[in-house]
Amino acid sequence: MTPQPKATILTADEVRRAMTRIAHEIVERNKGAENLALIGVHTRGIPLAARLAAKLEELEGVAIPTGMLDITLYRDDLSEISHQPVIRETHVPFDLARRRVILVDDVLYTGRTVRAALDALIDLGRPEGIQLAVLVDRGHRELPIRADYVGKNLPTAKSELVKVKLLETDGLDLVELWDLNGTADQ
Ligand SMILES: O=P(O)(O)OC[C@H]1O[C@H](OP(=O)(O)OP(=O)(O)O)[C@H](O)[C@@H]1O
Ligand SMILES: O=c1cc[nH]c(=O)[nH]1
Repeated sequence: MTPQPKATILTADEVRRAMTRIAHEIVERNKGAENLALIGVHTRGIPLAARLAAKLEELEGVAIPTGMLDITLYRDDLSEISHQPVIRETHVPFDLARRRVILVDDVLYTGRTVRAALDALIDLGRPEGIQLAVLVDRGHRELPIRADYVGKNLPTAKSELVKVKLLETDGLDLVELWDLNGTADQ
């Protein structure tokens, strides 16, 4: 069985519009962009956070501090995945105190990555609050976690995979739904 793409979920234009809408919702909910910070979760949360920062600066004229978070050491399955996990860069070059932090990721599924991200973040400081923005919420939560800003709510089966491709990491913007069961190889 080979995994097969079965549908396009978001085109490049739709990704752009979803991120623009989320930026507007962030401004609305926070009554502006003062004291916000954006933190992208590896891998694709990082370019998405940068896009939101650019959009918020365009909308509100405020430069938003932006950071990146690697959650590997905080995973609840760390002991099962590898003896030598690959650790990527965590870079949060500002004080979290009195900031409302918006965590950014591409896909929200079980919620375990976000749980780990919350622990990683709180080890770095005590923000005034933490909100969550995701491009796609595909359901199947295993923890009591929800997103504050969602580009696209997509009911899925567990046998499916949401593949987010971004210009910065993959050369194009596209969100696809894949069937992990695929079709029988000939
Ligand atoms: O809600 P969850 O079940 O935790 O799933 C969501 C996470 O899964 C993907 O990351 P992945 O672990 O594939 O790493 P990557 O983004 O670095 O490819 C995605 O980017 C989210 O971070
Ligand atoms: O479908 C999924 C589930 C977790 N992470 C993804 O990137 N896609």
